[in-house]
Amino acid sequence: MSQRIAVIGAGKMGEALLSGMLRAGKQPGDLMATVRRAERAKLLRERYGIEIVTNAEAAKSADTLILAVKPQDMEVLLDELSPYVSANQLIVSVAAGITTGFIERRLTEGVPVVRVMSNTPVLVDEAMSAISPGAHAAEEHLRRTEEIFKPVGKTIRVPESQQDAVTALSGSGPAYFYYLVEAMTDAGLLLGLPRAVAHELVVQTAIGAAVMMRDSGEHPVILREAVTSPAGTTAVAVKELENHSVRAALIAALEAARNRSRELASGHE
Ligand SMILES: NC(=O)C1=CN([C@@H]2O[C@H](COP(=O)(O)OP(=O)(O)OC[C@H]3O[C@@H](n4cnc5c(N)ncnc54)[C@H](O)[C@@H]3O)[C@@H](O)[C@H]2O)C=CC1
Ligand SMILES: O=C(O)[C@@H]1CCC=N1
Repeated sequence: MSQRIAVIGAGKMGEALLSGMLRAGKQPGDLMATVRRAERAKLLRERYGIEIVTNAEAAKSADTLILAVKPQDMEVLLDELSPYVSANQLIVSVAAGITTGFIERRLTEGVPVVRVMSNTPVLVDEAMSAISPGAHAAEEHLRRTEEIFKPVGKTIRVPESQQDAVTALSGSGPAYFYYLVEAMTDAGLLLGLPRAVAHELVVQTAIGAAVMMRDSGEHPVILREAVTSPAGTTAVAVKELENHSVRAALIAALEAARNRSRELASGHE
């Protein structure tokens, strides 16, 4: 019998993981999910053919529980799960800020817990997922976690002390790129381009730049230099970005996100 995996709190992130596991070859019978609302249960059942169960049922029968509720809902959820969870199950948490220690303290002694920070490109198999073991997680548990996340993108192992920085960088990261696309599209409009044209230009440029960064292995400075002609258009544009402290703004934004991730944890201790 193959390992059964339950997604506890199948919202945006949980659903993305369910669909990724199905695309990667898991059978609907290997998966189950829990949700709060009946309409959501119906939708997930119809869309994926998986069983929607209660949290207690999932905790009793699944080998791996993926906790995908908001950090603020984690404490109540763990109280609900703890009577049923045993040390031969694996708990994988994708919640921002919540430490493995926080989870371990609320469950039976010895339960292996793995913390993962992934991101929404899980939906297109291009996620970046950073994985950290808790006190009782062994190599086998990290491998089982990687089996879930590798088919939907890249995985990396990091010490848990780095997870707040990871959350700021790659967890929230897609939002910064979307923000940039939004701002560039608006700028295109200001320059007189129709919105649809500006949008298409910006999105394809983002894809082209991203693929070049991934496939060439070149440092971004080298790639930027190749675009920047002497006394040309790019040089004056980058000068304006520097004048407006865009680099400093990014550092401040990431520091704020890292600090918020820390707060999400401490708010629960
Ligand atoms: N959205 C994102 O880009 C990322 C989110 N995360 C983390 O993933 C987690 C989920 O985030 P989203 O999917 O965006 O939130 P969401 O609100 O879409 O999903 C959470 C789901 O959990 C359900 N839920 C809450 N308490 C429950 C309970 N006791 N039993 C069963 N279901 C319950 C809610 O009804 C909701 O459907 C968060 O902890 C977040 O920090 C991590 C990386 C990226
Ligand atoms: O904004 C958040 O708190 C979550 C965690 C990383 C991305 N989204």
